[in-house]
Amino acid sequence: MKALTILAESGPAVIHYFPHAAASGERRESSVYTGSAKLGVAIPPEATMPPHARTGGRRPEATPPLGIRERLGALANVPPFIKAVWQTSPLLTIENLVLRLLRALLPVITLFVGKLIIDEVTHLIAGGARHGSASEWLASGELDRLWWLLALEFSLAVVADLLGRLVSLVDSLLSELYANATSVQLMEHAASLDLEDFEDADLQDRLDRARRQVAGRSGLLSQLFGQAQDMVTIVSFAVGLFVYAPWLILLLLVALVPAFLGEMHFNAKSYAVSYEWTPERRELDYLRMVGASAQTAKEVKSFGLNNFLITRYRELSKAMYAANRKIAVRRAAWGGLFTTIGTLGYYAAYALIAWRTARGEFTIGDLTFLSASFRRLRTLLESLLAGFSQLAGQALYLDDLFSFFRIQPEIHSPEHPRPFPEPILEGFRFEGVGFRYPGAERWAVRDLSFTLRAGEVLALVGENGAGKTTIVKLLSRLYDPDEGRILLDGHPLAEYDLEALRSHIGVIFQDFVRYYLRASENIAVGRIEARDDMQRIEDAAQRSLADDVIARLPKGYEQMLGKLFKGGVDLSGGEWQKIAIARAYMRAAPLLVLDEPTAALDARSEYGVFQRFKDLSEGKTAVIISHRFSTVRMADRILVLSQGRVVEVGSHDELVAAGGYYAELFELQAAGYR
Ligand SMILES: Nc1ncnc2c1ncn2[C@@H]1O[C@H](COP(=O)(O)OP(=O)(O)OP(=O)(O)O)[C@@H](O)[C@H]1O
Repeated sequence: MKALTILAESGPAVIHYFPHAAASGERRESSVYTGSAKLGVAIPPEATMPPHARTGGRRPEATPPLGIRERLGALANVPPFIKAVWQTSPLLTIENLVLRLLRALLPVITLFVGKLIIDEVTHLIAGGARHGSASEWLASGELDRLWWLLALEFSLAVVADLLGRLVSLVDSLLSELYANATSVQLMEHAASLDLEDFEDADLQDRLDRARRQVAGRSGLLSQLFGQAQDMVTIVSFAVGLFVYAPWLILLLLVALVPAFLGEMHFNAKSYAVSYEWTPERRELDYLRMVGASAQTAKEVKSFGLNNFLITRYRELSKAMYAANRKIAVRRAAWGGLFTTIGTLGYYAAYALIAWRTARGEFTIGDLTFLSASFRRLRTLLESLLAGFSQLAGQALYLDDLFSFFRIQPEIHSPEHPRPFPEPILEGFRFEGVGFRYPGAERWAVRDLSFTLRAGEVLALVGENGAGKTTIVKLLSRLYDPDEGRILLDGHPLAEYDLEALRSHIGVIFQDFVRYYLRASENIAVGRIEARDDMQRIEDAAQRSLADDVIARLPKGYEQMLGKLFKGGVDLSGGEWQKIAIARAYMRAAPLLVLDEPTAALDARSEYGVFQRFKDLSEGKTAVIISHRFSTVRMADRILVLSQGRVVEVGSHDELVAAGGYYAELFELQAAGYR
């Protein structure tokens, strides 16, 4: 029984919320996450954009839209979905629909031919014609019609099989193309968002659901098209049934409606739990990643963290399992009841048809046609209704994807940007700049007023958390200040084109990325457009002292770095750092920023790197962040920060002579070496 199958499917499906399962399967989301949903919160999709603490209302809210109207409302996502599928490949979409239409009409035709065959056989029996042998009978021509009908049914069966295979083929091709196109779109959109967005937990949850939607969507596509196909088949059966016995249709609906409502209800619950448990699911992902990945293995082993991680995973997953199990059991119980009602409806109809056949109102062929039509209709309608409610569930997930696409970055270029000054004449001026990270109470920097003069090397010094990196992020407009302004050559940074600004700044952050790419590509990321310019890459490597590191690699510049891919070679912390510094030279920007670039370098390398940096940044503006005074003292000027504010400015000698905060820090470090 189909209903039973569908409902029983929800049993094993409860495990699908685990990310590894969800990533690969079809129709996952609709039957995942069953559990203790906090139901009854009805929020239309457009209302899922509550005011955000800082940004005035662009953030989607973390409350699931659960009312029936919202669930049906989520179906509004289906047309844009179809449009997107169409845009992926109009040809495959048309092929899919045409093949499905043909496939949809075959069942009723086949069944009708079956009825004709039975009627013909009964007719032959009733005619009483008996011939001695099969050949005589064949020759008599009495069996001609029967043969033709059998041949027709055989052809229909062959065509149905072939069409079924073609439909699956086109489905899988289209799904893959669509999943690829949407993944690209997801990456493109994620790239356009503000850094702030990635630090927001709600946004990360949404991104997580959107990513899952991309993985699970292929199921949605065949489901949606399959629904359309089923619908056509249903209409064709219903017409046949209606012609013979309209009252059967009524009986059918009575048997089906409860099952449909039940499915709708439980699908919504599943979605609610899936929605609510997104943070925990991400935590599970994270725990599994930390507990079983090459990057963390070293530390996890030496700290003996395995048990801690496993216990935490177990507890969390157990809680989710319990929530899922509860709903799955209820779903199965109610599903059992609804299926029984459906079966009852079927046998009532069967009895009626049999009775009328016995009275001579229907032929035996009619009896088989009607009872089979009724049974097929019931199965199809059940799957259609269940599918429809699953579709509504899927559409809710689709909402995550589309609403993720609706998030707009706040930091963007002006409509008519000012040309970037080449060369920079005055420099960058901070005027009373204050900034608080989203959701943070404390100001990361405040009342900052200073100038980064064109052509100077400025060092930023201060204890951990003093605000040094934040200044760099503000300079490259990864964030905009909450107070005050930053001017470049007298004009606010926001008046310049964002791309132009960032391409004129070369920042190497302390937590730079170790790309699992080739050595040459690891340097080329500094100016990715020039990745084929080997001369430029080699020059950059030579300047940052990375050339020695690369020379020792078995495949030189072609060497894959990191251990993620076969044949990859890992580097030491300092070696990675030299590669990262080469990116700054590769970038060749008028403003270079090195955020603690030498922390992992040995003393000789550090000296070498900085001598070169000083020479090579001649005529360029540079910012160096470092805790090592041997590095800092090479700067033209030093900005000393404490708790987000500038406390001193001057050259090394001036600051030491002043005997203030800098002199104190310097003395502390110097004492450490004595
Ligand atoms: N993404 C963030 N979200 C919230 N707060 C942050 C974030 N990044 C930094 N902060 C906070 O802002 C303040 C300044 O941080 P910043 O990274 O600028 O310090 P720093 O001087 O570079 O420190 P360090 O020497 O440790 O690198 C700190 O209090 C820090 O906790």
